[in-house]
Amino acid sequence: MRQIWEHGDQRMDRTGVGTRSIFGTMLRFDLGQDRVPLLTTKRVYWKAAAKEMLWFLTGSTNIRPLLQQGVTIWSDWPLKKYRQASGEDIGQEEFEARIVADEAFAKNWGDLGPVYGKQWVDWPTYEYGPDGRYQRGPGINQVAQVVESLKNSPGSRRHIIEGWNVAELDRMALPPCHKTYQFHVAGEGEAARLNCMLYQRSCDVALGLPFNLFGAALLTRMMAAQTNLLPGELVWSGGDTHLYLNHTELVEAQLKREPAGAPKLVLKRVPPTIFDYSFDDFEVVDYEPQGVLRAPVAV
Ligand SMILES: Nc1nc(=O)c2c([nH]1)NC[C@@H]1CN(c3ccc(C(=O)N[C@@H](CCC(=O)O)C(=O)O)cc3)CN21
Ligand SMILES: O=c1ccn([C@H]2C[C@H](O)[C@@H](COP(=O)(O)O)O2)c(=O)[nH]1
Repeated sequence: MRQIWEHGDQRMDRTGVGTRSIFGTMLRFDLGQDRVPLLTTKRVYWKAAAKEMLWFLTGSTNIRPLLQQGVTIWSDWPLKKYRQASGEDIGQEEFEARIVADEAFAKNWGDLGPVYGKQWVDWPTYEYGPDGRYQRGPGINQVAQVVESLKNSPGSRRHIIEGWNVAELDRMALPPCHKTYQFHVAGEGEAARLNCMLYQRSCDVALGLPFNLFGAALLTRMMAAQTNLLPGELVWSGGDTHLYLNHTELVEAQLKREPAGAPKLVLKRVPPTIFDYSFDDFEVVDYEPQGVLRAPVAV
């Protein structure tokens, strides 16, 4: 954060807010002994990040299941679209309440397009006929495939979950930020460990990164549990790694704080597949962060 704030390149960005940005960054975290990269210099709503990760795994791209669990981090985009289309000056809470109450309304207005969940578990395929015409084929479940490849060929260099479906970017509310997850098995037998590298093309360090790190750690832990591997290292790499100019207060407050403590993430159960986890399977212990710091989301 300090590096970006003091040395970043200041520029205007898509949202009109403006950022300071650096390019090509890396963070490494040891996930052994239940360690988890959860910021202690502000309270992070890890529960929302966990619910978001489980939502990706269901393949859903509608904000309704998130809102039913009180998670509002994806509301801004559908809300903006609805306001523009309807001309109605509806407030965020009222919009969210309508999505929850009215299934048909949610179907029309709560969908984000083929974002993460869709690409992860149902990447579209096409089957070509002899006449050159094509029709939809069965979707590809990348997550299930990586679980299988980790079990069957741990040494493979192809354990990848990819969100960047070039052909569908224009239908997504937001093209994926945490776009590529690659897994790697190190060591052998009882001591074999699962490493994960996440490449994030664009990163809102104040709001997005704390969620993305926790989410990636959680995904790695679920993957490791499902493949009988010990949690290894999480390597996070960032493309455009930025701070929004209207996050000044948060940044300055956070830079004055000292990190302290060692939170742990406990997975309480190993369900039959990676798609059978529920929120109650996760517990964070020894988390005593400093106070909440709020900042506006750039839409
Ligand atoms: N500009 C921007 N930054 C992001 O981090 C981001 C996007 N856009 N668009 C898509 C998703 C949504 N994500 C978000 C959106 C909002 C918060 C947020 O407001 N967090 C607050 C409160 C969280 C809560 O109340 O649950 C925080 O203090 O962390 C976090 C991540 C991450 N992504
Ligand atoms: O998981 C996420 C999702 C989004 N972000 C941030 C990164 C950028 O600030 C915006 C996306 O804008 P683009 O113009 O598409 O890059 O959202 C994040 O950090 N983490």
